[in-house]
Amino acid sequence: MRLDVVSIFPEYLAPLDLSLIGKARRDGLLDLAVHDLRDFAHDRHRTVDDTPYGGGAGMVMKPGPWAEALDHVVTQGRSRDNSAVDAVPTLIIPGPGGEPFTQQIARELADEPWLAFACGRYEGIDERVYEWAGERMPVRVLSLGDYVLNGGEVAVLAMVEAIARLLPGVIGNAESLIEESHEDGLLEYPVYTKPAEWDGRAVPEVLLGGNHQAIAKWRHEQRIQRTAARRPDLLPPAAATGGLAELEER
Ligand SMILES: CN1CCC[C@H](Cn2ccc3ccc(-c4n[nH]c(N)c4C#N)cc32)C1
Repeated sequence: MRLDVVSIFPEYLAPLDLSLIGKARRDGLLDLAVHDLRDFAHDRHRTVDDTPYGGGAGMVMKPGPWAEALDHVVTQGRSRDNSAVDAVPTLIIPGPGGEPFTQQIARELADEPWLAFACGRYEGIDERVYEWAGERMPVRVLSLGDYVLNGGEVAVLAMVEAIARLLPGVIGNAESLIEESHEDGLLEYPVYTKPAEWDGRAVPEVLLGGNHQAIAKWRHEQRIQRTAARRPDLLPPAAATGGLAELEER
């Protein structure tokens, strides 16, 4: 998968050099390029923002640098590995007003060959950039959650990790992707490791016995109970109002 990220804070994306994502890049599973938006602002101060038409607090990101930067991403990307002459990325623009980013969307985006991310700052990006980009490539405006950040970089870090970990070979043990929260509608089960007793607290006996069928049953029950307690909204209506028995039979 090819990934391009445009930001005025490219160093914010440095964590993508670390851990499993960094290894995936070194293994050639991910081809990531980070671009500084200010490289596409040509005045002496490399200005990327200006005051909002209609007044109001804060500054808005100018359309010109964004159009130049995204044009560069597409043009350079096509030459990066002899892509089709008309190849374009799916452009993800994080924003608090976007469609909620979910595991389902992460799975959809993990099937895309090329993603580009536009990290806004200030009060956001001039609306005409969304229109301009939408005429050239698929655009999705996605939100990390119902709270306000100062820019898109943190959202991109989270989205890239959620997407990249689904790619074959990125997570060493693909089994880790099964039964995890949000993968099949239930939260993950509790996990334990040595010592068997710590701080006067014992590991549940069933996990020490080696009866794999009993362990699987216990873990499934724990997932249902944990989901009912913390995220009843994820359960089918009947189960969310107490009817857990039917779910536990599954
Ligand atoms: C007061 N203003 C309101 C509009 C947004 C301004 C800050 N900002 C500028 C660009 C930008 C990109 C994403 C997010 C963001 N916030 N919360 C989320 N879940 C996001 C996501 N994805 C926030 C952003 C602050």
